[in-house]
Amino acid sequence: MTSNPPNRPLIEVRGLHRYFGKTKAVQDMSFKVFPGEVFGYIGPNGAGKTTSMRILATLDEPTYGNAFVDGFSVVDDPDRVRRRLGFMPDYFGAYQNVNVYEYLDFFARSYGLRGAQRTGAIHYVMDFTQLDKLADKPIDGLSKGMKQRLCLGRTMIHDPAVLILDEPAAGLDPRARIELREMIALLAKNGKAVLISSHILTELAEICDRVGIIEQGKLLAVGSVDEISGRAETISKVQVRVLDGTERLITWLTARDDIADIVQKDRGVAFTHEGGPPKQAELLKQLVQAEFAVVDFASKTKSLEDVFLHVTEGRVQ
Ligand SMILES: Nc1ncnc2c1ncn2[C@@H]1O[C@H](COP(=O)(O)OP(=O)(O)OP(=O)(O)O)[C@@H](O)[C@H]1O
Repeated sequence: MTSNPPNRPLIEVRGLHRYFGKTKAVQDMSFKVFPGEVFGYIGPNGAGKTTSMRILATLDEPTYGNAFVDGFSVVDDPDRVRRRLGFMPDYFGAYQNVNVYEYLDFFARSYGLRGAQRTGAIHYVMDFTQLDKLADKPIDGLSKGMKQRLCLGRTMIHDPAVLILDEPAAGLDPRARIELREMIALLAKNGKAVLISSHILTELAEICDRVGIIEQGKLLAVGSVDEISGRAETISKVQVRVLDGTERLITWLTARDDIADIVQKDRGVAFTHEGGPPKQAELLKQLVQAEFAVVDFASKTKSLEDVFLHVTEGRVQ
């Protein structure tokens, strides 16, 4: 558990920039993550997720700007940051002739844990990640899901207040993903601040309190999934089927300013409509008043994928 008051961020990224030659991998990024919060980083390949996470983990330095972990600067105070932060990279190195216990013991020693404190930490982590029955198993014989658990275990061995997890669910089967989600939720419940990246958007929707949509090194939107969806929800996909008079319906829809992209589809008419649910209710009322025999009126709420495409317009660096 962290002693940080809830209104003080455990992660604060302030005007962060990182350039590699002409490539602006991170551009003026700012956000905060509070104790007990899971913040999701959504972005396509090359968006700048790993670069900014590596800066937070003190593995790289910003070109301009700063980032703070539990109030300590990654630039000026990297040692204090490292003690408060666990970083799970998006790869698992090859380790031969090392078993689960030895692997965790190695990282516990690296963090300076001694004696009963070290064995206590290893057993706590093995219990949390349910690896206790596999203590003697060589790690190169573990499944992908088990390796991810072990990697998470290693990340939390020194009980950091902040966890930075780069694509932790990549390559996991659905069951392993659910288990990972449960572990992350539990870490947040224990007061940790968790920053997690993914380009599998639906995966983050359920687990994150807030998400940041990142693209070409810039944070384009930050908020809860509902807030960001709400912002993009001003244009909806609607499909209408009438008993007869499809041609008249198309003419009627074409005359309106708030409707576009009209296509005849599955014996009905599909189009995009400006406005959220109240405007769609009004549209349905007007259709009935115009004496269309409406047998089907379906509007599709945007999925997180739609929201993402809407916000980023699919630009990739
Ligand atoms: N060490 C480096 N040298 C040069 N360019 C780099 C370096 N590291 C990252 N980049 C570039 O910075 C940009 C951001 O890369 P980054 O790895 O942060 O993206 P990402 O969002 O993590 O992508 P992915 O989902 O593919 O891991 C890319 O254009 C990448 O090629």
